Amino acid sequence: MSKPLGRILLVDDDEFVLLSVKMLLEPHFAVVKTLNNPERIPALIDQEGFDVVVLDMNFRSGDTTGNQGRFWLKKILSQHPDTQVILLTAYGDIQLAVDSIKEGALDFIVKPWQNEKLLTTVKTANLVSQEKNKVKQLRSQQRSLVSALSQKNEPLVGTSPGITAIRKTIEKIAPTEAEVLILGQNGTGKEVIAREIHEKSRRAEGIFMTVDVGALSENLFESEMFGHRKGAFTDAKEDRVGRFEAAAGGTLLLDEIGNLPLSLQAKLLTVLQSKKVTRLGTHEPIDLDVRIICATNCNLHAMVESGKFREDLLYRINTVELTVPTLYDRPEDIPLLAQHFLKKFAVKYQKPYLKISSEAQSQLGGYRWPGNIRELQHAVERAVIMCEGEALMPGDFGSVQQTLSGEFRFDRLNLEQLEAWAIRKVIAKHQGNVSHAAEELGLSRGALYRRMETYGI
Ligand SMILES: Nc1ncnc2c1ncn2[C@@H]1O[C@H](COP(=O)(O)OP(=O)(O)OP(=O)(O)O)[C@@H](O)[C@H]1O
Repeated sequence: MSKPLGRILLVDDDEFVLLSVKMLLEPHFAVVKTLNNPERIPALIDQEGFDVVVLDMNFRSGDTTGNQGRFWLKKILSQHPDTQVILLTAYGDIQLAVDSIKEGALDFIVKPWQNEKLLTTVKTANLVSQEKNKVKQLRSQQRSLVSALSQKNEPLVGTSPGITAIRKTIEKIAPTEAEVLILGQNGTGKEVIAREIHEKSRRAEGIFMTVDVGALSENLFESEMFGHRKGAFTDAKEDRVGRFEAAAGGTLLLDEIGNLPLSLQAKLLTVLQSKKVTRLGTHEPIDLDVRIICATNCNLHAMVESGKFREDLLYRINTVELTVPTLYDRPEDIPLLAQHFLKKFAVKYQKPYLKISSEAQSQLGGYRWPGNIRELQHAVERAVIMCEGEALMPGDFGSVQQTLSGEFRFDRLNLEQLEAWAIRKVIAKHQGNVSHAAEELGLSRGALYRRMETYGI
């Protein structure tokens, strides 16, 4: 049997009433709490969140005006308008109870109550609350999904050995549920590769969602990733579905994972290990049904050595590790990518006749591309906009053009640049395998990692 849903709060100054109603309701709901002092209602709802409050109308002995009940009813509804309130009223208070319904109470029960009637009324109120919650969650999920769906899927362009090796790895790992860590400089196409893995996986029909976890503040991280129940903290005005839940059935890319502070690394590790996530303000863990892919431009292995990244988290996320080569290390792909972007922007700017001149082509091949494919894409877009003829000329590429020739001519490189270049080349040759690269370079793994960190590789 599935666990009953519903959090019920009983408020009455009569301990006998509290005890007997609690015993009646307890088998039917997840939580039944009692309170004999109404002053504590707001704080308790803030802290724990309730679906239904069963509220006495009179608290001081001898007071039969019902004003206290109405006061607390208003207070509850002003702070938590979705909470369902049922009033407990004495026989003579019925007119008062009817007036309270106009003020927002869902129903009332006359003392002495019939157990059957009380139980049915609370069950109905709980159902109303659950349905309202569901609608809110769906709305919040819909917001995440709409933003994920509006991201376009770029094809993985490239025939260089580096990209060919990555394609082969994708074919092998996509059908599995293995955790993948994608390493590489900014703009090298880590997200494109993550999408490709998703598209080729059995989750392809599900959603692909990206979260820049490095950009989330400590406070935001938990509510954004795990979700929260209304009232879980001051700004939690309504229930919210976290990204782990919103991406259920699909793939979640945790981008910039290297920028996650150590305290949040611990929280993420707990979720990944338990494969469960608990919304803030709740105690009900939800099973994770997402494939996690992580990406970063940081050297996580070097960060582990310097104590900035948890080793246990690294080994949890890197069952398979892919290192995406820089554009500089796959010059064969530059003409293909340039053509790909030309096609895209020629349509966008209604210049379908445009070509790339051979002069521009060879200049593009000689540039260093520190911003990688993203920079190439922007350069081509600019050139398409600026071009007045039928072919893109070096002059159309603006600031890129000024450094196009010569930037990676060896006679302009100093010793450090030469060393960085050699390290990049050898790592790309060994498809990101640092041990093999270190061996070829005649360095220990540690020494190579230190140099990689120095050069931002
Ligand atoms: N192989 C590729 N084929 C076509 N377009 C690509 C390829 N790789 C990257 N791009 C394009 O280059 C841009 C940058 O790619 P992407 O966002 O995947 O890089 P990234 O490595 O995730 O960057 P960052 O580290 O800054 O998040 C995107 O517009 C993407 O569509």
